[in-house]
Amino acid sequence: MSGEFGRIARYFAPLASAEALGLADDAALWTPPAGRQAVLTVDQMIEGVHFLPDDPADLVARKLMRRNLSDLAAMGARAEGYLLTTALRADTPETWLSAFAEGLAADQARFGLPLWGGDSSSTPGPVMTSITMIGSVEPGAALRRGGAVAGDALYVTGTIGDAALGLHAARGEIADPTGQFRARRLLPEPRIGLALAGLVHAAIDVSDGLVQDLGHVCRASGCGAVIEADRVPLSPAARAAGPAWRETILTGGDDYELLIAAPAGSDHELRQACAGTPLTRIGHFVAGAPAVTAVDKDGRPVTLARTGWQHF
Ligand SMILES: Nc1ncnc2c1ncn2[C@@H]1O[C@H](COP(=O)(O)OP(=O)(O)OP(=O)(O)O)[C@@H](O)[C@H]1O
Ligand SMILES: Cc1ncc(C[n+]2csc(CCOP(=O)(O)O)c2C)c(N)n1
Ligand SMILES: [Mg+2]
Ligand SMILES: [Mg+2]
Ligand SMILES: [Mg+2]
Repeated sequence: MSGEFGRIARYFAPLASAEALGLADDAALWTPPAGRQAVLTVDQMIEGVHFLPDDPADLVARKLMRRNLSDLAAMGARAEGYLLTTALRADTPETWLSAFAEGLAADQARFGLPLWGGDSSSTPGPVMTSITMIGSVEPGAALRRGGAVAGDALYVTGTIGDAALGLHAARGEIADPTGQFRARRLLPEPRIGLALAGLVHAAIDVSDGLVQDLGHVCRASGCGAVIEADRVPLSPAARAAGPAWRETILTGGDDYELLIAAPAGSDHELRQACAGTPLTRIGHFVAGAPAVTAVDKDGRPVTLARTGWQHF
């Protein structure tokens, strides 16, 4: 069978679990794990906006999957399954779809979650795809953006800036001799599975830019934050890029690291909870207006012309 339903049967049915009813009914049937609260999130990948036309399709799929996993990680939730939409052009080669499905299969195996359903459509314009991810959490254990208080320490996982530098590398604006920037742009590493419940006051994942996403935590929490810019963890390649790229690093986004507000004095416990995941203290929360300020190592303000990514 070819056409829309042939593509569903060939590429998506092998990814589906029993909840998907063979991808042959009107909706999926899922029984939530007893006593757990459902956590729902959705993100899109649009050609020209979230990925470049020549990006490998398997990595487009995996980045889409991981952007959703990152939002579940930011909520302290475990992924259970996902719904997928695709809008392809009539001239999108079948090899694009087969590679896309291979990427989904690879990350389904890596993260242990099934496809539950979706929708296939066409577009006269850029390729568009989205995932709605369903997760679960112990009731009351979800991490929220709104719990930071003045005096809390501010932490970030991993390193910041490589993916944004990867976009500039793709445009030929910065060298990428090790391929580190390209790799981080194409394939983020969601910080799933950290045992943060009961330990941290607030969390968010960094998708739009460190400064902007920290601003969301500040507004939700009703306090300010200070970033010690020189403490922000950088890969060796990003460090080598030099100070001219500092604003891009702090505001470029696509990092999919976690920003965490934790009580001062919980450092040891927090590091134990994050065993194996790099964690750096980069600042603290302060009383007052929900403003984010960045300072250098002498305490002088670092001025930034923007805070992060916004769609027009
Ligand atoms: N079109 C929309 N309809 C309903 N709610 C929306 C819409 N767009 C965003 N939201 C809601 O607004 C909030 C912020 O969304 P946003 O997409 O910025 O978060 P995010 O997924 O963490 O970030 P990113 O999209 O950069 O990964 C979320 O609670 C989200 O559910
Ligand atoms: C081709 C191309 N141009 C720009 C970017 C950067 N970018 C696009 S959307 C976004 C924020 C998160 O998205 P959203 O808020 O829509 O979930 C970022 C950092 C990219 N990845 N690819
Ligand atoms: Mg998101
Ligand atoms: Mg979003
Ligand atoms: Mg998020």
